[in-house]
Amino acid sequence: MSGRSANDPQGADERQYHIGLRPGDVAPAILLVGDPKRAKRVAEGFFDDYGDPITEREFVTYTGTYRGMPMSVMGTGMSAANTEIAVIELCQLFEDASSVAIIRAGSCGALQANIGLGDLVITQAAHRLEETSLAFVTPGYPAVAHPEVVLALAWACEDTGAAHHLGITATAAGFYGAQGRNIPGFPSRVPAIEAELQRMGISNLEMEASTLLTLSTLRGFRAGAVCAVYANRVDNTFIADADKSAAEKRCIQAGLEGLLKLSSLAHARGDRPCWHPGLGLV
Ligand SMILES: O=P(O)(O)O[C@H]1O[C@H](CO)[C@@H](O)[C@H]1O
Ligand SMILES: O=c1cc[nH]c(=O)[nH]1
Repeated sequence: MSGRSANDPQGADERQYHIGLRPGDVAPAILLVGDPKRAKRVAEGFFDDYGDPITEREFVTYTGTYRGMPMSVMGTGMSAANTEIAVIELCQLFEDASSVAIIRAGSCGALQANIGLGDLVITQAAHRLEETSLAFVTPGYPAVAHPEVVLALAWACEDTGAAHHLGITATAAGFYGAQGRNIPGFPSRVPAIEAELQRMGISNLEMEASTLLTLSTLRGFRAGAVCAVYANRVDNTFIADADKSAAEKRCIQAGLEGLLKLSSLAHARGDRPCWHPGLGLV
């Protein structure tokens, strides 16, 4: 007998079962990335300093500081299912969820002709095409980014000179069939999804944002997403390997700067429900 609960199988030392972290291991400002190697690139290329990574299964977490502010970056692997585990277990590490801010810095496919390869898309809200969030909320429930996170990310993109767009993101349950891609031998059952999402004015497609945003509203932490455009589905183009690293760097920078700016908005807001321009900045 291990003494663990089947419902919540964290260890006696409060180490979370899948992500391998204990309270105190992470900062409340967290960047979530799909690619575990991107997490390493964030720590090595952007943090002032950081400790040894904590790795469990495909989840890898680095904690350090970015421009003096304590931050963590976690590579979650791909998918809504992985995101659900990462977010729920991360939240278990904090008594006060309102102190937590999570920004996803990912990659995506653009659905509109004016969104170029390498541009950034800031998610205002997400269309829940994945199934994971259905285990928590009804189908019509909105997956919305926190307004301060949207502002902070737009501000960060302005400051860093990154071409960016604000829009609605569609979060799919997979990369191929679920995003209407047709690979020989694997015809998508929903090949019209791309045209339908375009017609609805949706900006981009990826695989994690709506899960993060749904869970953030349920639990009461601030969250948002910014993604670099790797594919454009309108003209069927994919970013060149030579341009991918720069696009990823712009996205990471926007996410990290966004977390910094979010903290100054929160400081100026104090106990009020939301920052507004009359509050100025600290
Ligand atoms: O680059 P990341 O963050 O993994 O995000 C996108 O890339 C993966 C698909 O290639 C999916 O996880 C999708 O959401
Ligand atoms: O088209 C794309 C590109 C990156 N990530 C996705 O999920 N879709």
